[in-house]
Amino acid sequence: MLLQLKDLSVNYGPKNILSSINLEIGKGEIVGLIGPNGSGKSTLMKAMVGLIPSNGEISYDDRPLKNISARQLSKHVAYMAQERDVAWDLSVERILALGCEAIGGSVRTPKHKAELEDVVSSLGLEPIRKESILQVSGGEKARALLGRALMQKTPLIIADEPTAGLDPEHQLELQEIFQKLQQQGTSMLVSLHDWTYAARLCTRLAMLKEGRLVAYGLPEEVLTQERVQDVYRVKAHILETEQGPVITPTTRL
Ligand SMILES: Nc1ncnc2c1ncn2[C@@H]1O[C@H](COP(=O)(O)OP(=O)(O)OP(=O)(O)O)[C@@H](O)[C@H]1O
Repeated sequence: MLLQLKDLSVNYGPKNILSSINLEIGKGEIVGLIGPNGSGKSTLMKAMVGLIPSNGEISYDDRPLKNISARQLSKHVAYMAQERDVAWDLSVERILALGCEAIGGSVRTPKHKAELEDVVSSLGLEPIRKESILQVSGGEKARALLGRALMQKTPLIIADEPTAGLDPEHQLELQEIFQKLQQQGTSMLVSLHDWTYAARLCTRLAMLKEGRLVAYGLPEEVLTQERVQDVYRVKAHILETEQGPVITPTTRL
């Protein structure tokens, strides 16, 4: 298994945030992490990459996280945080180069330079590649930070709300990028709030409610009317179409 969690729990001080999470992510999967605000999605992702302490087991390729150095970990997993408050006055291009440097590479070498050009082109960053990250728009910054994660060329990418702030065209572009990565064997764990997007993009969905994993399975098994009502406290309209389901919240309960 690329990533395995056994009985994971996280506390912030006396507050229990996550309890008894068991989860496995295999090769070539796109797992969507869904759940209401405050259900623990970001906390789970941070614990997975060792940014916050946790109890239980986290292992990458059957190796416990605690035995993996920071440099080694950056070759297993790339993480894109929800927080986009970057403080560095660096060009978009330099931000991408940081992803390569995290794994000990340099964009001065032809191989990594070609990878950088590929990421710039697939994320549509060409017009802003020389701009400071501090001066680009919110959606452009999100794409640049995702680009940095892609530059690590890891078998697993963990992205916390990568579609937040993206316009419809760039959301669809991102869906295509993720699906292309999946075809190349990369796995992704992506937190999302848009059910329709999640159901169309993901091979499996993991649903959190108040720090517990209440469902993990195929999108149509997880995003049912009953579960949406129980977990999100809203009614939904679920419509099957040729492009996949359209799932819209309609009424608060
Ligand atoms: N640094 C912190 N100290 C104390 N509590 C925290 C901290 N960070 C998060 N929490 C709490 O942990 C819980 C889960 O937060 P988390 O950010 O993981 O939720 P989320 O599912 O990602 O939410 P959202 O959809 O709003 O991004 C919340 O109750 C939050 O208040």
